[in-house]
Amino acid sequence: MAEEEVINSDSGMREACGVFGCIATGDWPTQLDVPHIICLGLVGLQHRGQESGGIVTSTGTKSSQYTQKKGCGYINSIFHEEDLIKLKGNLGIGHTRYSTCGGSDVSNIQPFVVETLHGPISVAHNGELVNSTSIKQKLLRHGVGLSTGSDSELITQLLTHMPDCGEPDGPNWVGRIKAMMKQTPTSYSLAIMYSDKIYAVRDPYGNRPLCIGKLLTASSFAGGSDDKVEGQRQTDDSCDGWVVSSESCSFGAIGARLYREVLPGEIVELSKDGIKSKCIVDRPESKLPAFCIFEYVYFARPDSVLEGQMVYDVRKRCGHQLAIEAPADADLVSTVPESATPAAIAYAEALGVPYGEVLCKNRYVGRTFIQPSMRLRKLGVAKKFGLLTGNFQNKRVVLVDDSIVRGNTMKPIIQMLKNAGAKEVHVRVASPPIKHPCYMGINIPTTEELVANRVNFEKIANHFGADSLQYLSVEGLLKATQEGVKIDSNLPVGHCVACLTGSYPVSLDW
Ligand SMILES: O=P(O)(O)OC[C@H]1O[C@H](OP(=O)(O)OP(=O)(O)O)[C@H](O)[C@@H]1O
Ligand SMILES: NC(=O)CC[C@H](N)C(=O)O
Repeated sequence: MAEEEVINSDSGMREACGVFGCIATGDWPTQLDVPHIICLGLVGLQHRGQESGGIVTSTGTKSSQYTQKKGCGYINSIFHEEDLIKLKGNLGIGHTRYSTCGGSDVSNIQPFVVETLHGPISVAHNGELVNSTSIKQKLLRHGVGLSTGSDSELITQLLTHMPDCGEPDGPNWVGRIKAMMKQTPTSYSLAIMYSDKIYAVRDPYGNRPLCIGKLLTASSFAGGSDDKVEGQRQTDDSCDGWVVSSESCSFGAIGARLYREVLPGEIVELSKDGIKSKCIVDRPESKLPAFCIFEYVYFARPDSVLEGQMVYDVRKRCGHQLAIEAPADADLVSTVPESATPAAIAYAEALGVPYGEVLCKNRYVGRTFIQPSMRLRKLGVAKKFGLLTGNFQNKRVVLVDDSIVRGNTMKPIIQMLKNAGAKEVHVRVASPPIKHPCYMGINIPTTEELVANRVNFEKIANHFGADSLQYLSVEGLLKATQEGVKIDSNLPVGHCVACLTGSYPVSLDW
């Protein structure tokens, strides 16, 4: 591939979307500022999607119209004070998007809202349906008209169908959600709003994260009790409401505490009276969960808790394991900020080599950046990183990155460091080579575009201009991830490593 084409392409991975929902407890109309909470929750999930966002709220009566606002860009640029005032409601859901299925059009912005036999529903989706083509055909054959290119619309439309068991006693939303889940195995974490309830749903493989938080009253988050009560419907006075979020990192800013993660296949109902686990849809026998390993490597924020463990801790263990598998003789260990930083710190600690920063990241450049002209495209990395030259001149540097996808980032960084006086640059990657596309919610490009497939493996260090380059093994990554998992010991543990091994959790039959 020509140099120009490589630099021109986008930076490889796109983040998964973020979904968020909030429902007030106590008397309605609530005093709780539901739209502000959702907005702040989405800002906390901004690292998962920087393309567009939306919020839909409701007063929670069957006949009530939903109020919504959607737009392109970052959450803070879409929602202003006057929008949030108009969004007043007792419950609502929100979304921040990075497209994986369907273009970056305004029509694909979530949450979706459709009218059903029982009134409007709204859906926010993180993930990507592995069988979206066949679901789309099925819906079209049934005469369902589609107005977007998004797989999230397919989920929304599937939910408008009455389940086979019928609805003799009125709307059967759990039946409808279960019927939808039977038709598509993965990948989805959803917030679904209907009437006075929100349903938090995770696909049976648990491919994308989803968790529930408890909104604490002002007196209890000022140091009150963390009265964790498991069980069926659950109410208590120390709680202003409930939230559902892709990641727990969004909870601190809204005075919420992580209550628990939604289990793979689980449907949890959030209402003004509390939360209730409605059912768990099983995977086919013998199949393990397939939680995306790249949530740990790159996507999730380090202060989020996934499978009972802090993402930061997993990244540190990856760095430690990397030091065991691929030590290097050097004067300084450093990071390609930001996702790689915990791994770099642990790598340095394990080898007893000083850790220091060599790159200063411009915090106003997003995780992926769009270059509007050839000149700026070529300056892509320079636009993102400044050099802390005094820290590395005449030194042998180990540069730790969390992942290499197309290799756009690494090559110019090494060049910059060497031009500025680094004696040697050794690259260590805290994940294995990415060799296979992802069809489950991460926009990892085609096989041919991945640098691990384009360049002869023996010569990859040379390709980047590095003095050496080594990756963490798949076994090492799984060990570092799984040894800290803290979930119910009766539940199986399993991670999707399809982008590393080509072994997908479900057969790809399209
Ligand atoms: O091989 P490539 O195709 O260049 O992609 C890999 C790079 O992209 C990511 O950084 P990003 O700036 O997106 O996020 P971060 O700030 O969280 O590290 C990742 O951490 C790697 O540095
Ligand atoms: N990254 C995501 O989770 C995107 C959700 C959905 N597939 C979309 O493209 O809108």
